[in-house]
Amino acid sequence: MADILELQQVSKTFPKSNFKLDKVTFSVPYGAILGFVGENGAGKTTTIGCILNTITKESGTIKLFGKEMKDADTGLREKIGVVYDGDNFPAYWNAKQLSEIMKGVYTQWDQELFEKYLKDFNLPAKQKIKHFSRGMSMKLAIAAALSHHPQLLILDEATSGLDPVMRDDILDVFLAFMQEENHSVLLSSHITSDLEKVADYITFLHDGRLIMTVSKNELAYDYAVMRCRESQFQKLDPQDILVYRKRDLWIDVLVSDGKGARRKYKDIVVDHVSVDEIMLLLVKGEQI
Ligand SMILES: Nc1ncnc2c1ncn2[C@@H]1O[C@H](COP(=O)(O)OP(=O)(O)OP(=O)(O)O)[C@@H](O)[C@H]1O
Repeated sequence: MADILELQQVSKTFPKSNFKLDKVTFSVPYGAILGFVGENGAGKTTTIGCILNTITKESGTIKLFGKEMKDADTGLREKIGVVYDGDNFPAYWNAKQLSEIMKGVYTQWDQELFEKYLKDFNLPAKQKIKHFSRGMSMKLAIAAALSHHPQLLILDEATSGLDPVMRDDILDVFLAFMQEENHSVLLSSHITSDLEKVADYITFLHDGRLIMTVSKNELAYDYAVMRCRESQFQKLDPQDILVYRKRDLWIDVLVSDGKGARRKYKDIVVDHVSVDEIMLLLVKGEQI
């Protein structure tokens, strides 16, 4: 089966901006959560805009459910639930009014399910959204996105600014969504601990370019960071070094085969590496 979402060589520039989204290629398989990380301004929101066709890409192809999406493809849009960071709906609406609008937009809108989410999330139906806390607004957006029975959820910073308890609740909702066969999630986030909890793959974007995609298993068992002294660093096989970063007396070296590195370099400490540390090494490190 083809992937649920597939980007091939997607590029985009903006007038009066030096930024370039540069031939971004990655895919989200059916049944997987893909975490999308990158520094501020790396191009995550731009990529999501290109996927949803709210931003016109310059080149490349994007396939959703095996098809390129055109403006008139409402059928495809119904299969996608979207949650943005920040204001998803007009502030003067309440949840009840929102559901009235959604009923008209989505043929698959499930009022019963929406009301269940309102109850589960403890959201008042008649309070104006402008009086909601940030957590309540995000939960409402997630409830609305899930209530038209999408197959693919696209979330741009949907858990940012939420406390750990609220984030955990929301991650549980995503995991429940994943219980259904062939559901997938694209989750852009700066909160890498959330991604480490739920993502099957993590895609790293840096300065408009896709650096790499790693699976959860590769992250746990393969990628690692060697803590070298200068003299040890000088003796490393350059082929083993993905990137390195000098820090005072130490040099951190990212490797893709931690077990191999432990065998090969017995006098060097080889640590597990977190998503945050990979990001730092990719953004601030150097290549041989
Ligand atoms: N409409 C636009 N016109 C000009 N430049 C834009 C426009 N939209 C985005 N950009 C630029 O594109 C770059 C990438 O922005 P984008 O919002 O995609 O990054 P991001 O990875 O989502 O960042 P963050 O994590 O801070 O949300 C930035 O330099 C931004 O200024």
